[in-house]
Amino acid sequence: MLSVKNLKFQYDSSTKFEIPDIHLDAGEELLIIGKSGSGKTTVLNILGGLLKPQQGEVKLGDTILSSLTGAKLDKFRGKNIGIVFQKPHILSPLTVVENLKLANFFVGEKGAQNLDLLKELGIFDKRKSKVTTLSEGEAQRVSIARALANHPKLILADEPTASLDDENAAIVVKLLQDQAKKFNAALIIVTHDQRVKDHISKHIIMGGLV
Ligand SMILES: Nc1ncnc2c1ncn2[C@@H]1O[C@H](COP(=O)(O)OP(=O)(O)OP(=O)(O)O)[C@@H](O)[C@H]1O
Repeated sequence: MLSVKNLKFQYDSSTKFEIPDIHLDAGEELLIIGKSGSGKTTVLNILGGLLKPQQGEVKLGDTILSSLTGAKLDKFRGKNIGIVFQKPHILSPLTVVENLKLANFFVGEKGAQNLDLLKELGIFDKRKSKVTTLSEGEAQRVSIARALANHPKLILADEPTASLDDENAAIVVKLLQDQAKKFNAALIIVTHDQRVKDHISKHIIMGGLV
């Protein structure tokens, strides 16, 4: 389902990354673990089609991401890849539901299951609230809901547990796992947080700059 081969990426001559090959089936989970600055966010952006590698390919289903550009890439990404960013990427002037609807709108989905999703993530009661009025934890769950709103085949989460205590870290990982299972999506969590290893056994380690 997801196949990542021979990836090489560099921002400039002093920041080069070699990225391990990845093969994940639908419904599988993977942890990419590495210390700060090792390139975890860079990898996540490549897997999510937000950065193009200088070498190698990321293939999701039958589609090689780097073969798409512009609006086609945006649409493919919006439909098939859900990214939970390290800092919630949600639009603050909008309500919770409007944020999900916007994600649906970009790919021509109706979002029939948005309210169910908000219930499962425990933020249904906040559906009409502007996101500026939410707590950090609630905003993070909206960010997860938004990433899942189009039932992506691949879910990517960047440091989803970084600022959470043990109990809430476990809850957020379980939310991501449950949602991934429900839609038979592949889940990749990128983190420096060793605690996540207790929940996801398959992992690769980012070695940092080469
Ligand atoms: N746009 C950029 N241009 C040049 N260098 C960059 C750029 N973005 C990141 N880097 C550098 O690439 C390296 C890896 O950054 P990245 O954010 O991928 O690491 P990370 O493992 O996610 O770190 P953290 O855990 O601290 O978020 C760092 O040395 C960073 O300074």
